[in-house]
Amino acid sequence: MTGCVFSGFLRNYTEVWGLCGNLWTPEAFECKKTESSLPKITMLQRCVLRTYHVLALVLCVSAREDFDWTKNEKTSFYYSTFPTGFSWGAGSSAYQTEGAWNIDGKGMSIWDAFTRKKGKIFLNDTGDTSCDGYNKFKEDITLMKDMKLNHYRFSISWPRILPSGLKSEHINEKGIKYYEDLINMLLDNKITPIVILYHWDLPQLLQEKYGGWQNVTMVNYFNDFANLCFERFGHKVKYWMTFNNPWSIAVEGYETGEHAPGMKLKGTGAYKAAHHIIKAHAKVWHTYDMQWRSKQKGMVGISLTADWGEPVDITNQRDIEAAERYIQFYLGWFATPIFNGDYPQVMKDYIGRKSGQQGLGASRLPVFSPQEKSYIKGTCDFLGLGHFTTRYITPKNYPSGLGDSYFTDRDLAELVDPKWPDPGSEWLYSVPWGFRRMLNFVKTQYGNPMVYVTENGVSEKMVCTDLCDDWRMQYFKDYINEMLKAVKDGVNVKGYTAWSLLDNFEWDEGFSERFGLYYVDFSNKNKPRYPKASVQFYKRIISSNGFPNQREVESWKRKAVETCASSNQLLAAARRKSQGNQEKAWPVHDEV
Ligand SMILES: CCCCCCCCCCCCC/C=C/[C@@H](O)[C@@H](N)CO[C@@H]1O[C@H](CO)[C@H](O)[C@H](O)[C@H]1O
Repeated sequence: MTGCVFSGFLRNYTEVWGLCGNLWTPEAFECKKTESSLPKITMLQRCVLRTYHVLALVLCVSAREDFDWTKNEKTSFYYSTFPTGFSWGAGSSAYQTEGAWNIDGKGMSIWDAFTRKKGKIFLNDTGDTSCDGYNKFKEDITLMKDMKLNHYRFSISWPRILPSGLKSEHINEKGIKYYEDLINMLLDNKITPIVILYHWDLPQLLQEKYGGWQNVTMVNYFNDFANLCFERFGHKVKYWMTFNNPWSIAVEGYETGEHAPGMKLKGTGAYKAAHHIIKAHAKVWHTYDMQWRSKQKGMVGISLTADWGEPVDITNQRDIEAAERYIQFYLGWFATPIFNGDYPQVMKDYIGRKSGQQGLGASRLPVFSPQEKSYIKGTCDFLGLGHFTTRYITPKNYPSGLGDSYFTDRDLAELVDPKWPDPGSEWLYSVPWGFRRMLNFVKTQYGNPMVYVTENGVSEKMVCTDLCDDWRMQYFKDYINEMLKAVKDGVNVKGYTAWSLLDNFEWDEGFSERFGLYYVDFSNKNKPRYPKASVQFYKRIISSNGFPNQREVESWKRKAVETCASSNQLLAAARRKSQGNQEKAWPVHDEV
């Protein structure tokens, strides 16, 4: 370990702005970071940060030793292949990709409503049209086929098939038909559909009438929706997941309010939402188990996204405990009830104690009854795991004046190493070895469940139209290699999903952060797709089922970069042509 820097949630002011300059095609493009997305910190904050840098360096320097099997191999590359039958895929979600927000009878979702409020989304972007996946899914399946994907992970928009949210009110057959066509065409092309029932787009009417996931009635409404999906699509879909990344639904939707529905119920909202989500998940699993499993022979899991937390000083017990807390408040919050029957003890202890200190009669963390615990325990046929990044963790007490919140309940600070590459989103540093640790944690904590990696990838943080995405190839190469090491460790990983197939609507960041293997020209109403170099690179990983030998793997990047220069030219030419045809300038979010 070489030293780490306090970032908290203020961005490190020595931020590196990415790698586009190395692979520049000056003739075609210009690569800029917009002013408004730069971190804004005062001189006082800089001083505080500098003090933290020094403190953190002292802590980190004391932890030079490698200490275990995962760390000893963290820099070495492992040449080998995945077990036969390992499934390779790419992902999307309904709101981020489909567009067609009010077409063919679709109802409004909380994201349709949230993006209409000024100032919530970067540049006030919306997912109204996004990639137009609703109309272009056939073209997208051709891209998947070309990559030889084994599976495609996508979500069903609840309000597209139940416009008011309620099955008893109206079923939108046009919405059902869209998903039937998508599923049929995937299967015709030998691509397995892996379907998420809820990727954040709650019907708006359920938010307005009941307060969304703050209300326990969502459990039954969600179960009705899921049951309808099993009934209509279950003879073709064998891999279901109830929720995608419930941590974000709870924390960003009901605690910080950065995501829809934008509620800021600090210290209670996230816990309550999560409680109802866990109950809803369990109910849907039981519905499948009782009514559909014997006929349809599929599986139901949940997709949990979490970062890895590494102790700043691995010889310091308090750092070790803080890192454990970080993970338990993240992954364990959802995984422990589902695999082991109740919330992690450390969450019960910390939130209970703090609630007592605040003079509350009961913990802000809701309680499962004994019946609920046994009902929830074991409701997971496989675990979907989303993983992007890692933090160093050390204990930190927050003054009570800050008020109660999920973040202060944990009593910890998050740190990052300035040497970690951070080409994309502000929160996303490339730390491949954290992925292996996370997978091993899942194995030991939850009885080595079957795991499908449901999200892993990296974005471009700049307003940047370079298709030669060297940093993304490096990220995939290193993260997938750590997953391969985890398979060697005995973790039961069965499949991997690159996030994402296409650039798409990145929630509160609008279209300013691009995660796609394919570049989407959002400024063109036809939303054309262009392959980035990482498409070629990922294709080679898929066709080799891993990393067969050094000589071959080392040639992949070079070969991929050979093709992306021509894609860059194509895109530039298309834009010039389109610019010539239009008087209007490009939208600000996509300057060239
Ligand atoms: C006292 C302490 C102060 C606390 C300050 C609060 C600040 C909170 C900020 C939280 C930010 C978390 C950002 C992390 C996000 C990722 O885990 C999340 N984006 C992963 O979800 C998936 O991301 C994909 C790419 O971003 C994709 O968008 C997908 O749909 C998501 O499921």
